[in-house]
Amino acid sequence: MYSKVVETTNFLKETTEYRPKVAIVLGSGLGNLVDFIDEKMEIDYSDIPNFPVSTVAGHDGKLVFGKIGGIEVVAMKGRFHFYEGYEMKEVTYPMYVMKQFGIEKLIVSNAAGGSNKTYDPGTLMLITDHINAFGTNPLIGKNDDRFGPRFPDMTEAYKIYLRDLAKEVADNLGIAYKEGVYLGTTGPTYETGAEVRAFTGMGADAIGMSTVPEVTIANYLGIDVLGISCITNMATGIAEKAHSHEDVVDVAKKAGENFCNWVINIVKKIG
Ligand SMILES: O=P(O)(O)O[C@@H]1C[C@H](O)[C@@H](CO)O1
Ligand code: HPA
Repeated sequence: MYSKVVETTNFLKETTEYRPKVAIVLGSGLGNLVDFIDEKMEIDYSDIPNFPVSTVAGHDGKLVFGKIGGIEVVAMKGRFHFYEGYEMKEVTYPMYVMKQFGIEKLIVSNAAGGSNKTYDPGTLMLITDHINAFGTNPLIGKNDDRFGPRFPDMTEAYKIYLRDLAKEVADNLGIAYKEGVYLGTTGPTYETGAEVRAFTGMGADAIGMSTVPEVTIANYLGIDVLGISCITNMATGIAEKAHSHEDVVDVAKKAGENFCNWVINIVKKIG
């Protein structure tokens, strides 16, 4: 895999002059953030050697290079999910490339169901920690020491200094947010009511189908992570109606204004 990562990274280095240190992964319905990226240079995933392609509505499948407030960034408009049938190594492949490319900080976002009853749809949640309920781990298999250690530490999976900075930015802008634990499952089914009750008992505030694999690998590679969930619906059993991905994307788009404002100003501070 190492040589593939090098090949993909070399392709990107030859294709763009941008050398960002900050990457952003945009969750379902949150892709509009790219409208705030200046001097954009976009590359379709299908044109990038060894890159998987996005198959989910609300995930365009483009790497978008450019600047936010003069700070160079690269955004993934579209991510890969385990339920799409990708291997964990494919789901997390972009993280390996990001690291090789020179990324030091990752802002990861997602749409998620709120299992904490005090979070309404539209709430932005700063992720304090996560629970891996995928039943597997993206690092299973032989370890390549060139990437990271066999037994990575996850004590501060979501960096406290980045969370503090995000809180300061939100407070200055008057953006409301909650803090909580994200639990990632494979999907693609939304959870049953019994699962939501079990996950809530385990400590989940929000439940989704992504993020955990990417953040696990980012930590393994030594990339500092900040995570933001957009609560698009109340989780099963709390919600008053059945879920649909169209509603998820719709609510995420509506929360997009606050999300974009927040992330843009975080980038300006960390860049
Ligand atoms: O990519 P994210 O985690 O934002 O997408 C969520 C989880 C599923 O892919 C989908 C369900 O509606 O939205
Ligand atoms: O309720 C949900 N569960 C899992 N993933 C989700 N993504 C958006 N909403 C949800």
